[in-house]
Amino acid sequence: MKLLSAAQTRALDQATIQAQHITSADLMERAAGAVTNWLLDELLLDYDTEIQVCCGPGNNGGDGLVVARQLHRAGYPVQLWLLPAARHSTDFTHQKQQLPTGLAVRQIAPDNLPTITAGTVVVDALFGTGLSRPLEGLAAALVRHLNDSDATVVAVDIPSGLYADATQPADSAVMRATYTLSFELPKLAFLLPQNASFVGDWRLLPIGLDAQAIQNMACAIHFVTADELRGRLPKRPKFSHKGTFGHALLLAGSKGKIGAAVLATQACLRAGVGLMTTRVPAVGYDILQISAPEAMCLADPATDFLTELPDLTPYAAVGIGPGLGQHDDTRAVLRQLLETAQVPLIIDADALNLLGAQPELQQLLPPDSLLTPHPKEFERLVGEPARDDYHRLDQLRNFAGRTGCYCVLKGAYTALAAPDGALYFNSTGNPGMASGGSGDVLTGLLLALRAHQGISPLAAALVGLHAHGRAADLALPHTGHAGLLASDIVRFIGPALEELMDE
Ligand SMILES: NC(=O)C1=CN([C@@H]2O[C@H](COP(=O)(O)OP(=O)(O)OC[C@H]3O[C@@H](n4cnc5c(N)ncnc54)[C@H](OP(=O)(O)O)[C@@H]3O)[C@@H](O)[C@H]2O)[C@@H](O)CC1
Ligand SMILES: Nc1ncnc2c1ncn2[C@@H]1O[C@H](COP(=O)(O)OP(=O)(O)O)[C@@H](O)[C@H]1O
Ligand SMILES: [K+]
Repeated sequence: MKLLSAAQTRALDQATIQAQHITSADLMERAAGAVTNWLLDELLLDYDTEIQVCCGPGNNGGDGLVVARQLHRAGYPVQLWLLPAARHSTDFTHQKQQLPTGLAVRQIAPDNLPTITAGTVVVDALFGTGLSRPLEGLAAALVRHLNDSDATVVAVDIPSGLYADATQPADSAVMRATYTLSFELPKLAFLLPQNASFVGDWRLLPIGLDAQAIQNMACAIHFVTADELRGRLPKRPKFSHKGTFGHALLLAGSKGKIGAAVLATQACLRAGVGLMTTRVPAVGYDILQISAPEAMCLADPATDFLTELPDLTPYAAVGIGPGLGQHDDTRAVLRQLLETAQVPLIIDADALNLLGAQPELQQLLPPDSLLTPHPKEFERLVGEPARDDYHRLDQLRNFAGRTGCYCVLKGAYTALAAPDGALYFNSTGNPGMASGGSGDVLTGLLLALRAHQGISPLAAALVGLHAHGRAADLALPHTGHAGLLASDIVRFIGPALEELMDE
């Protein structure tokens, strides 16, 4: 799915109206109808629920007017509130004229704000994608009034006051929605941790926006769904053998962190690699052989950390990082790997920290390498804290462009920046993954996919990120959020990948 800017959303609106020979009022009727249906079918409004619909002066307010009309006609006790404004959109004015006479119109004023009681549902139709500046005055007072209440707030399209694709000034008033109902496509703002308390639970409501127009829209930011990935992972041919799926090498572990090497190894095996060799310091040899008997193990001459790079000739891809530690000798192994590797590299955890501590090593990164930092590792990598989540995404895209590598930013909606500037957000996963070891599993999974010759670097990264979160989602009913361990993710990698395979 494309994540369109506010201007593109307006253009799509117009393209739909032209392509489908409808009026903007028809489209508004559809949009509002989808909101009304969601309120009735998903929120399960009953006839006793007090519903306050708050409308601004533009088309977002127009949507609110139609929702109020539809709910009123269906017999629900709606109270309709309008924000005074110097100008109103044409469609707002049109919809206001369609209001049934029995539906009272109340003007919002400093001394006349909606009264919220227990169970009140507020429909926030003040401002949508046409927001042009931070809220102030009466609009800000209303939003603060509602934020201080216990109302269930359902935001139409986007919480009022929230910019769709930029950070609003600090301390500006933004609605804290319980639910946000976005038309057809999500907005970039929904995917960023800084906006979680405004956006609440977000849902997409299809309203028949023109598919061809969406396809024609130039857009470098994507929210990746299972539908878009299905078929990107080749089915295993009948006469395949272990040589078909590549031989992966993992460099991982140090004393006390051999578990990271074990988890990444198990994940790589479960992701279908043909052959797997894991290089660990000598202290990890027995542990690895026992916990991952399908993998071969190469012990380093040193006991507690890696000091030597093995011969890379047999391997189709190399992963480095989980549990590695940051010893000087290990840094020399990383340098040697970067200087000599002729195959795809996956770089994670302490290998990223070593790259952050010695930025000159970053110039050695082979193009198309895949780096998998979480935000703190990413900050160390680029050597500069981000001002906010948007700035961090800019840093991510710059890093990918500068190095020619694919760079991940792990989180609830993990982002992937490609060297060509495109940005992809993963759509799977759950907060049960927020515990040690989940990232090590991702490294192993991605390593297997990069060792596979039949998958492009981009497809490997997208399929890997998706399957990682999906495996955790499949594990969830068996474990619950608190009980979800990294090893549970490993167990469901197979089924998660199977869902994406060619028929
Ligand atoms: N595209 C789609 O898919 C569909 C879109 N639809 C709906 O249309 C919505 C977009 O509508 P929209 O463009 O009319 O903008 P909207 O958000 O109502 O605000 C504009 C008004 O607010 C004003 N204003 C702005 N900022 C302000 C501020 N801080 N403080 C005070 N005033 C401020 C601004 O005035 P001005 O900036 O000119 O002073 C203008 O009057 C979209 O979110 C969705 O709900 C559906 O109906 C159909 C499908
Ligand atoms: N709230 C969340 N929702 C979805 N995925 C999450 C969430 N928290 C963490 N994850 C995922 O779990 C993994 C954690 O990786 P990382 O921080 O490297 O952990 P570790 O180093 O302990 O293995 C990442 O892939 C991240 O996207
Ligand atoms: K809104």
